[in-house]
Amino acid sequence: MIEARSLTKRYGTKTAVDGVTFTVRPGKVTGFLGPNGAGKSTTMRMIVGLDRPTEGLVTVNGRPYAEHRSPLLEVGALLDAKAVHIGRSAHSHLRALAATHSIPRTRVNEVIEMTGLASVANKRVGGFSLGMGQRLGIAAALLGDPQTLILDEPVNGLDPDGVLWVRQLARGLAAEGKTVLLSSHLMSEMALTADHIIVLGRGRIIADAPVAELVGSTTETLVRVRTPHVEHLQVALAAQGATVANNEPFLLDVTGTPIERIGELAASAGVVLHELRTITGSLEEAYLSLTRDDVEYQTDAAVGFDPRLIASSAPVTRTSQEEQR
Ligand SMILES: Nc1ncnc2c1ncn2[C@@H]1O[C@H](COP(=O)(O)OP(=O)(O)OP(=O)(O)O)[C@@H](O)[C@H]1O
Repeated sequence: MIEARSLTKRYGTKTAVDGVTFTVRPGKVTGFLGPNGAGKSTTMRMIVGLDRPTEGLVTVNGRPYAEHRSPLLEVGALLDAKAVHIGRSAHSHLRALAATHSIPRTRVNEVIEMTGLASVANKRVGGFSLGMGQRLGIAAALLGDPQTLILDEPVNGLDPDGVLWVRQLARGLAAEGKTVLLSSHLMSEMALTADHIIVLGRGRIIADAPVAELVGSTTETLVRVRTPHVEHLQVALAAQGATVANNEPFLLDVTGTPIERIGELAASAGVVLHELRTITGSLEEAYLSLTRDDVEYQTDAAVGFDPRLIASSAPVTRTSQEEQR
């Protein structure tokens, strides 16, 4: 469990983290989101004692990190995968870390196997690809089999197999009852991995909720109807007070009427349906809507556009996001 209370970090006149209070609970994957510069890394660094809070307090498993006698057994962190002696092999890097906590050699071999590094374990870390470096960072975080894991951008540089592996790893650790805090800018991946989301914007918490709640409260849910009798159904729906958009031939997007009612209306009006389904918003839409006013480093191209356009760099259709649902 991670508990932050009024946690604040100022660098000179810059307030990187501004009085945040949150709890990261065991048995769940908690996604830590926010635009560039929002304060995620600074918060994570304070959790593991690499930065000292200007004000406030953060504890891991009930104590500040520095007060744990064997911190690697309490919390494993991947913060900067490049922070490794490049002349060492993966194996010797992990052995050296293990030695500081009397972690047995068998555990070193175990995490090397778990992270898929067995074939390169004796190679110099300096020659590692970005993805291999990430795997080594994750191996180091897992070494002490800690109750709490903090992974900053763990899928950065990983191939699709690696991304899937991190997802399964994070879910598996949470299923074992561990506390998992994970940051990523990949919203579709976060939607598949996290149970709970904390969003930071300009150093403050702008959302702290289960994924479904966050998406449900921030985005619109609509019912998509495909029918060869668009006009007929549109009239029937309008008579019920539904809001109906007809953006494509044979297709209606309906809000304000439950899906069951639409099916019943179609049946009683003798309207044939080729499709009837609920479309819920995505985590990406929810995130972009929440952080719209908190993006510090925005490109000119992004100003004034629909966030969905910025996210996909493509014309605004819901189709690409729907496919992920
Ligand atoms: N050592 C430092 N000295 C001065 N300012 C810093 C320092 N570290 C971070 N900052 C500033 O604090 C703010 C928060 O940075 P931080 O790296 O925590 O953001 P982040 O949410 O992790 O961003 P990103 O998604 O880009 O990694 C930024 O404005 C950053 O420039």
